[in-house]
Amino acid sequence: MSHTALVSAFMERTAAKNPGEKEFLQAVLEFAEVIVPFVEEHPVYKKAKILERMVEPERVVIFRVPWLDDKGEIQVNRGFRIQMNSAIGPYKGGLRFHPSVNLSILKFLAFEQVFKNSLTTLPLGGGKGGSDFDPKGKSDNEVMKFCQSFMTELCRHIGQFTDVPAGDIGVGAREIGFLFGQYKKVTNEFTGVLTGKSLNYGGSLIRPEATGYGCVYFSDEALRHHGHEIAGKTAVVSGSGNVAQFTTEKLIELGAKVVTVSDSSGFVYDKAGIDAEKLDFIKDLKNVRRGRIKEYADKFKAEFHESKTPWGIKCDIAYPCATQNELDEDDSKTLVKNGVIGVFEGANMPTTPEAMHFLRQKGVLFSPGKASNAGGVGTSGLEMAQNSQRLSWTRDEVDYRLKIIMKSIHENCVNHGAGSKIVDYVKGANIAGFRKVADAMLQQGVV
Ligand SMILES: NC(=O)C1=CN([C@@H]2O[C@H](COP(=O)(O)OP(=O)(O)OC[C@H]3O[C@@H](n4cnc5c(N)ncnc54)[C@H](OP(=O)(O)O)[C@@H]3O)[C@@H](O)[C@H]2O)C=CC1
Ligand SMILES: O=C(O)CCC(=O)C(=O)O
Repeated sequence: MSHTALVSAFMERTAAKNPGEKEFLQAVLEFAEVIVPFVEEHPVYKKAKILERMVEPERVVIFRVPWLDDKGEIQVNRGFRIQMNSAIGPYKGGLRFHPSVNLSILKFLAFEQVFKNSLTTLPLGGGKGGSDFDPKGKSDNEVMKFCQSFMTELCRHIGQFTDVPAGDIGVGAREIGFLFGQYKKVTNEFTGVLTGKSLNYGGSLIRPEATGYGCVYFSDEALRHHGHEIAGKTAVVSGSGNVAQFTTEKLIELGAKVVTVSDSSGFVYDKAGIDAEKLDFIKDLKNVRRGRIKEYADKFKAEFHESKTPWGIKCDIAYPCATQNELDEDDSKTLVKNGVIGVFEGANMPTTPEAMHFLRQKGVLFSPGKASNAGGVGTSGLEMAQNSQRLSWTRDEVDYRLKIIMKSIHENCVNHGAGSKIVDYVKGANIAGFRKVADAMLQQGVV
């Protein structure tokens, strides 16, 4: 059978077992397109049915989350934790609170997390969780009530040696604080069971910055490897949350001009470029006042494009940092027409498969999130190490280690994805991420 036929057959079996899970199947397909041919060349993995085992979560927990809102009314949400693969370490991955959350989205995130965590070089398995709870428009008291109810159930399934959640969309320092407080109260244990904690109770310096900084460090490696540099480039960034803020910060520091940020209501185009002072405004707007990005356009006389994504703005480098499938085929064509050199995913799976194929076919440097956004979970791994040592490393120490992690992910991608003209980062990241997990699974037997 041809590789294409083998991939189709594998996807048919996977789809039959996971009906309607379109995001999960999308993530598996991206992986299978690279790994099915690789497994054909390495029959040891085929015989052990490694791929078939990898697409089956080790455990899925789904639970009811009842809580009382400020009016005294009962609200009911659904909670999830997907414990995908623990071959190389305890399950590790964020929690997402967003109304769109469902089993398919969390399974895609958990699946990608397994290979991302493997790439970090640290002993971290893969998981993901969350809820369809929407923190937007809720009071601090309501968010706390929800987090307490969520953790009252979740705490039975996690632990510092079992499963260590962190933040993701809708889960930042505030939510992690409430979740940690409840875990401690219910279990009567003070352990590093969550990462992304505040510095006051065991958090790590640089963890808030790590996903965005790491993404820019990775893109810096990729650009330099191909004879370019960040300084002087025009960058388009989507999102204005954690990842977008610190991607923007590092890009500015390295001499790029960042001209856009966005949220789910639209994007702002600031021709003059976002500087440190304007970025401080965004951080306050999004992290403290929890307002809409249009306020940036009003304050700094920038353009606001309602209900639009920023990919039509001419740029050299693009960083999708908001959410899955936010950059489609038409966007990729516009980016190429406008001369883009590189697209570096800060978010998880922000690029649709068609867009990804088009960009790669046109010779654009393209890094999948599992490689370029791995700095966040990598630094979570560093937070776990500090918690175990009962020590706090300096900012420079953590930043130095983050740079080493991103450099080594880049090298690993080059080793497994070197092409005649440019590095195929999708191939490189998937093979490198797969091998470590697959070999550990082989060594541990049929479990
Ligand atoms: N935080 C981390 O350490 C890591 C995060 N990631 C990934 O990065 C991405 C962003 O996460 P993070 O910055 O932490 O999350 P935040 O909640 O801090 O920010 C999310 C941003 O994306 C926007 N957004 C969310 N959903 C949509 C949507 N459906 N359409 C348009 N915009 C949307 C939000 O706008 P609005 O406020 O209007 O909803 C907001 O600007 C996600 O894909 C996440 O999985 C990956 C690795 C680590
Ligand atoms: O820091 C972590 O544990 C998880 C980060 C995350 O959710 C991700 O990498 O997508």
